[in-house]
Amino acid sequence: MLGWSRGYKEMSWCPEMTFRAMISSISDGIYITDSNGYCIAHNEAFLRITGIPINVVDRNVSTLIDDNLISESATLEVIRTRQRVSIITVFPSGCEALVTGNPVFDDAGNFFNVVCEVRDLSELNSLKDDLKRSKQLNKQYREILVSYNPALNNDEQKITVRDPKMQSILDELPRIGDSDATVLIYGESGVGKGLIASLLHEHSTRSTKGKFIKVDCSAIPSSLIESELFGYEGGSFTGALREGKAGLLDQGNHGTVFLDEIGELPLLLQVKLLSVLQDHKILRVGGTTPLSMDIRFVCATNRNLEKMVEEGTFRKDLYYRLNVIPVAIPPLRERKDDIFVLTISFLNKFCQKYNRNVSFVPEAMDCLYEYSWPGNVRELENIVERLVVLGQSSLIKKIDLPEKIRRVSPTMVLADIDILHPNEQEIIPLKAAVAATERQLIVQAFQQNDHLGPAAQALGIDISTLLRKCKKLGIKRVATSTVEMPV
Ligand SMILES: Nc1ncnc2c1ncn2[C@@H]1O[C@H](COP(=O)(O)OP(=O)(O)OP(=O)(O)O)[C@@H](O)[C@H]1O
Repeated sequence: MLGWSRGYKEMSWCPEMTFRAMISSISDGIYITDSNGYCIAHNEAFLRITGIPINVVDRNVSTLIDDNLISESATLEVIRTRQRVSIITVFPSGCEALVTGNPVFDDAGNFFNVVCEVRDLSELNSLKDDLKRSKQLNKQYREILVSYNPALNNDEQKITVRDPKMQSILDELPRIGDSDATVLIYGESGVGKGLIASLLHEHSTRSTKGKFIKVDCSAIPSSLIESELFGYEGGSFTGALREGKAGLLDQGNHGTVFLDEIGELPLLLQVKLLSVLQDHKILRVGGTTPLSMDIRFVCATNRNLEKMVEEGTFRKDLYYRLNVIPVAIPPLRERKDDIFVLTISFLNKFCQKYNRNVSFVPEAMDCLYEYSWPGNVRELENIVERLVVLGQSSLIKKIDLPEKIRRVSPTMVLADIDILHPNEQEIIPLKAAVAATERQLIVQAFQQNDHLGPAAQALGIDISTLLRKCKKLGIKRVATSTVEMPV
């Protein structure tokens, strides 16, 4: 709605319709007064930006200050100084705006109007923030690329790391590889336990004498695991081959046997494995003569073996035998520095594989960085492969990412925490809890108060503190009656 004073409508120097169309098409707010500060016209943008809920046409600008609708006036300053004046102010809408008041003089040099332009700074500020963040990210990515060792990313070296904890594990590999001591690798599913185990083999002299054999203890039915591991003599059970069969441990002779998910090994087999570790001999199912074996065992688990020992589901003596060199691989969410280099490395791998040429825009990379990766490196690898295969254009944007990754932003993480109904077992980090509580209270204050002033008052803080907190918590724009959340 455009506001007009009757006197202004009748001016003959400019056709009213043209003038109306002109000022209503401007996206900045326009507010015009006479030389005494009485409003003679304004456009729609002025009402939208300021959020002033009353009719201001024919009202003197000083009454807006009296009614606490504005805190300061560029118009009054122009009237006082007869000069162009700029101020930055916050309106009841919550918009921070740059207001520039311009004095208008007639041909004889008489001062007769003030024309104010009101420019919403929130969009500008958010663009500035985005630009700053992009620059920071670019800098960060450039630093990572500079310090990134491409030697770790070629065909022979299948592992990509940047995180110092992972780097120190890699540094240890040659030394651990040299010894024959049993290694127990801990870590969540998909962190790279199998990969580290295979690298250990490659770093040892065993790689020249024997094979790397991977056994997934959780994937073999318990009725078959003994014959699969130890092999069997001919005719030792129904369905057995007449000539017998060598077991997986035979295949690993002089090499490395990687027992994945060792926590799933049945208790009976734990006893047999312990005797192999102690005597370096195996006895096939149905056999009577133990066979000497030269095997290096590397085991892995994502379970808490110590707890299993306490509960009696894992043998204590075997646990100590296995846990000679423990290696703990942190989950990806605890080594965020690796996310960028892994993404680039997987991107290169899958671009080559599918003959594509795609890259991530920084905003999409940012989302990958913020996501918590419950499936760890395997999940990241699968997602990058899917994006490369299904991507329609050469740029992977935020919108192309799976919903669960797209919707995670630092502010959403805070917003997701249900402070009022916390899980009994869950301890929420104090900083996140404070932020989430602040967020809830601010949203509530806006739901109950249409304007910034009363909302700030209800919260017992001043308007500038409220605006600062809105910005920090990602409560992007405060309209007169609603709070817009970040999307
Ligand atoms: N640092 C890394 N660099 C490159 N690829 C990695 C890295 N870590 C893991 N991967 C890849 O991620 C996938 C999962 O790794 P891996 O199978 O070793 O995990 P895991 O911890 O053994 O999982 P699970 O416990 O489920 O068996 C593999 O394709 C592996 O090559």
